Amino acid sequence: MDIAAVNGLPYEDFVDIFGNVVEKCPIITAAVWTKRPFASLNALEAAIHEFIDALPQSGKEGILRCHPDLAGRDLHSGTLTRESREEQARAGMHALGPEESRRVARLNDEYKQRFGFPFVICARMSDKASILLQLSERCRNERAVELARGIEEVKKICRLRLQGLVHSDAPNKL
Ligand SMILES: NC(=O)N[C@H]1NC(=O)NC1=O
Repeated sequence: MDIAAVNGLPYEDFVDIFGNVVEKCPIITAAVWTKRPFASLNALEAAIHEFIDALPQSGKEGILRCHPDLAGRDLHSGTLTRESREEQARAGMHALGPEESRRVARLNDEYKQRFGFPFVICARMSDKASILLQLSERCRNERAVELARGIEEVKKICRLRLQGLVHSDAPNKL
Protein backbone atom coordinates (compact mmCIF):
# COMPACT_ATOMS: atom_id res chain seq x y z
CA MET A 1 0.00 0.00 0.00
CA ASP A 2 1.51 3.36 -0.93
CA ILE A 3 0.93 6.61 0.90
CA ALA A 4 -1.49 7.86 -1.75
CA ALA A 5 -3.62 4.77 -1.16
CA VAL A 6 -3.53 5.36 2.59
CA ASN A 7 -4.52 9.00 2.11
CA GLY A 8 -7.42 7.90 -0.06
CA LEU A 9 -8.93 5.53 2.49
CA PRO A 10 -12.37 6.41 3.86
CA TYR A 11 -12.21 6.63 7.63
CA GLU A 12 -14.00 3.31 8.10
CA ASP A 13 -11.26 1.48 6.19
CA PHE A 14 -8.51 3.58 7.74
CA VAL A 15 -9.71 2.64 11.24
CA ASP A 16 -10.22 -1.02 10.22
CA ILE A 17 -6.65 -1.23 8.96
CA PHE A 18 -4.76 0.98 11.42
CA GLY A 19 -7.12 0.95 14.41
CA ASN A 20 -4.93 -1.21 16.64
CA VAL A 21 -1.51 0.37 16.00
CA VAL A 22 -1.96 1.64 19.54
CA GLU A 23 -3.40 -1.29 21.45
CA LYS A 24 -7.20 -1.07 21.83
CA CYS A 25 -7.11 2.68 21.14
CA PRO A 26 -8.84 3.06 17.75
CA ILE A 27 -9.91 6.56 18.81
CA ILE A 28 -6.33 7.67 18.13
CA THR A 29 -6.45 6.33 14.56
CA ALA A 30 -9.91 7.80 14.03
CA ALA A 31 -8.67 11.18 15.25
CA VAL A 32 -5.51 11.35 13.11
CA TRP A 33 -7.48 10.55 9.93
CA THR A 34 -8.38 14.26 10.06
CA LYS A 35 -4.70 15.10 9.51
CA ARG A 36 -4.54 13.59 5.99
CA PRO A 37 -2.81 13.83 3.60
CA PHE A 38 0.29 12.26 5.13
CA ALA A 39 3.54 12.77 3.25
CA SER A 40 4.92 9.41 4.46
CA LEU A 41 4.66 6.70 7.09
CA ASN A 42 6.77 8.92 9.33
CA ALA A 43 4.22 11.70 8.98
CA LEU A 44 1.40 9.35 9.98
CA GLU A 45 3.45 8.18 12.94
CA ALA A 46 4.21 11.79 13.89
CA ALA A 47 0.48 12.62 13.87
CA ILE A 48 -0.14 9.71 16.25
CA HIS A 49 2.66 10.92 18.53
CA GLU A 50 1.28 14.44 18.49
CA PHE A 51 -2.15 13.18 19.54
CA ILE A 52 -0.70 11.08 22.37
CA ASP A 53 1.64 13.82 23.59
CA ALA A 54 -1.24 16.32 23.77
CA LEU A 55 -3.27 14.09 26.11
CA PRO A 56 -3.51 14.93 29.79
CA GLN A 57 -1.80 12.57 32.20
CA SER A 58 -5.05 10.62 32.71
CA GLY A 59 -5.25 10.02 28.94
CA LYS A 60 -1.71 8.70 28.79
CA GLU A 61 -2.40 6.45 31.75
CA GLY A 62 -5.55 5.31 29.95
CA ILE A 63 -3.50 4.26 26.92
CA LEU A 64 -1.24 2.17 29.15
CA ARG A 65 -4.30 0.61 30.85
CA CYS A 66 -5.54 -0.59 27.45
CA HIS A 67 -2.48 -2.87 27.23
CA PRO A 68 -2.73 -6.48 28.37
CA ASP A 69 -0.25 -7.77 30.91
CA LEU A 70 2.68 -9.69 29.49
CA ALA A 71 1.97 -13.38 30.05
CA GLY A 72 -1.21 -12.34 31.87
CA ARG A 73 -4.90 -13.17 31.98
CA ASP A 74 -5.59 -12.43 28.30
CA LEU A 75 -2.74 -14.60 27.10
CA HIS A 76 -3.94 -17.50 29.26
CA SER A 77 -7.58 -17.14 28.20
CA GLY A 78 -6.76 -16.63 24.50
CA THR A 79 -8.28 -13.14 24.40
CA LEU A 80 -5.22 -11.14 23.33
CA THR A 81 -5.48 -9.07 20.16
CA ARG A 82 -3.74 -10.73 17.18
CA GLU A 83 -0.94 -8.16 17.30
CA SER A 84 -0.31 -8.58 20.99
CA ARG A 85 -0.44 -12.38 20.75
CA GLU A 86 2.24 -12.37 18.04
CA GLU A 87 4.43 -9.90 19.93
CA GLN A 88 4.20 -11.80 23.20
CA ALA A 89 4.85 -15.14 21.49
CA ARG A 90 7.89 -13.77 19.69
CA ALA A 91 9.37 -12.78 23.04
CA GLY A 92 8.61 -16.24 24.49
CA MET A 93 5.92 -15.01 26.88
CA HIS A 94 3.59 -17.87 25.91
CA ALA A 95 6.11 -20.48 26.98
CA LEU A 96 7.22 -19.53 30.48
CA GLY A 97 8.00 -22.26 32.97
CA PRO A 98 5.86 -22.44 36.14
CA GLU A 99 8.47 -20.62 38.22
CA GLU A 100 8.86 -17.84 35.62
CA SER A 101 5.08 -17.55 35.29
CA ARG A 102 4.66 -17.03 39.02
CA ARG A 103 7.47 -14.46 39.06
CA VAL A 104 6.02 -12.49 36.14
CA ALA A 105 2.52 -12.55 37.69
CA ARG A 106 3.89 -11.33 41.03
CA LEU A 107 5.94 -8.54 39.43
CA ASN A 108 3.07 -7.46 37.13
CA ASP A 109 0.82 -7.20 40.22
CA GLU A 110 3.45 -5.32 42.19
CA TYR A 111 3.94 -2.89 39.30
CA LYS A 112 0.20 -2.27 38.93
CA GLN A 113 -0.25 -1.82 42.68
CA ARG A 114 2.51 0.77 42.73
CA PHE A 115 1.61 2.76 39.60
CA GLY A 116 -2.05 2.10 38.79
CA PHE A 117 -1.25 1.06 35.22
CA PRO A 118 0.39 -2.02 33.73
CA PHE A 119 4.03 -2.56 32.86
CA VAL A 120 4.40 -1.92 29.11
CA ILE A 121 7.40 -2.81 27.01
CA CYS A 122 7.87 -3.31 23.26
CA ALA A 123 8.14 -7.10 23.38
CA ARG A 124 9.41 -7.40 19.80
CA MET A 125 12.46 -5.31 20.66
CA SER A 126 13.23 -7.44 23.69
CA ASP A 127 13.48 -11.04 24.83
CA LYS A 128 12.33 -13.04 27.80
CA ALA A 129 15.41 -12.46 29.95
CA SER A 130 15.49 -8.73 29.30
CA ILE A 131 11.73 -8.36 29.88
CA LEU A 132 12.00 -10.11 33.26
CA LEU A 133 14.95 -7.94 34.25
CA GLN A 134 13.26 -4.70 33.22
CA LEU A 135 10.01 -5.67 34.91
CA SER A 136 11.79 -6.05 38.23
CA GLU A 137 13.99 -2.96 37.76
CA ARG A 138 11.27 -0.62 36.54
CA CYS A 139 9.07 -1.48 39.56
CA ARG A 140 11.47 0.69 41.57
CA ASN A 141 11.17 3.84 39.42
CA GLU A 142 9.21 6.98 40.22
CA ARG A 143 5.67 7.07 38.84
CA ALA A 144 6.33 9.97 36.43
CA VAL A 145 9.37 8.17 35.02
CA GLU A 146 7.33 5.02 34.41
CA LEU A 147 4.46 6.91 32.79
CA ALA A 148 6.90 8.50 30.33
CA ARG A 149 8.73 5.22 29.79
CA GLY A 150 5.52 3.29 29.19
CA ILE A 151 4.41 5.84 26.57
CA GLU A 152 7.81 5.59 24.83
CA GLU A 153 7.30 1.82 24.65
CA VAL A 154 3.77 2.30 23.24
CA LYS A 155 5.31 4.43 20.47
CA LYS A 156 7.86 1.71 19.66
CA ILE A 157 5.08 -0.90 19.49
CA CYS A 158 3.09 1.46 17.26
CA ARG A 159 6.02 1.95 14.88
CA LEU A 160 6.51 -1.79 14.39
CA ARG A 161 2.79 -2.38 13.93
CA LEU A 162 2.59 0.41 11.33
CA GLN A 163 5.57 -1.03 9.47
CA GLY A 164 4.02 -4.47 9.57
CA LEU A 165 0.88 -3.17 7.90
CA VAL A 166 2.68 -1.79 4.87
CA HIS A 167 5.35 -2.87 2.46
CA SER A 168 8.63 -1.32 3.50
CA ASP A 169 10.72 -2.77 0.65
CA ALA A 170 9.80 -0.42 -2.16
CA PRO A 171 10.77 3.23 -2.52
CA ASN A 172 7.86 5.66 -2.18
CA LYS A 173 5.92 3.03 -0.32
CA LEU A 174 4.87 3.55 3.27
N1 LIG B 1 2.12 -5.04 28.65
C1 LIG B 1 2.75 -4.98 27.47
O1 LIG B 1 3.89 -4.55 27.35
N2 LIG B 1 2.05 -5.45 26.41
C2 LIG B 1 2.55 -5.49 25.14
N3 LIG B 1 3.85 -5.27 24.71
C3 LIG B 1 3.89 -5.58 23.40
O2 LIG B 1 4.89 -5.52 22.68
N4 LIG B 1 2.66 -5.99 22.98
C4 LIG B 1 1.80 -5.94 24.03
O3 LIG B 1 0.62 -6.22 24.06
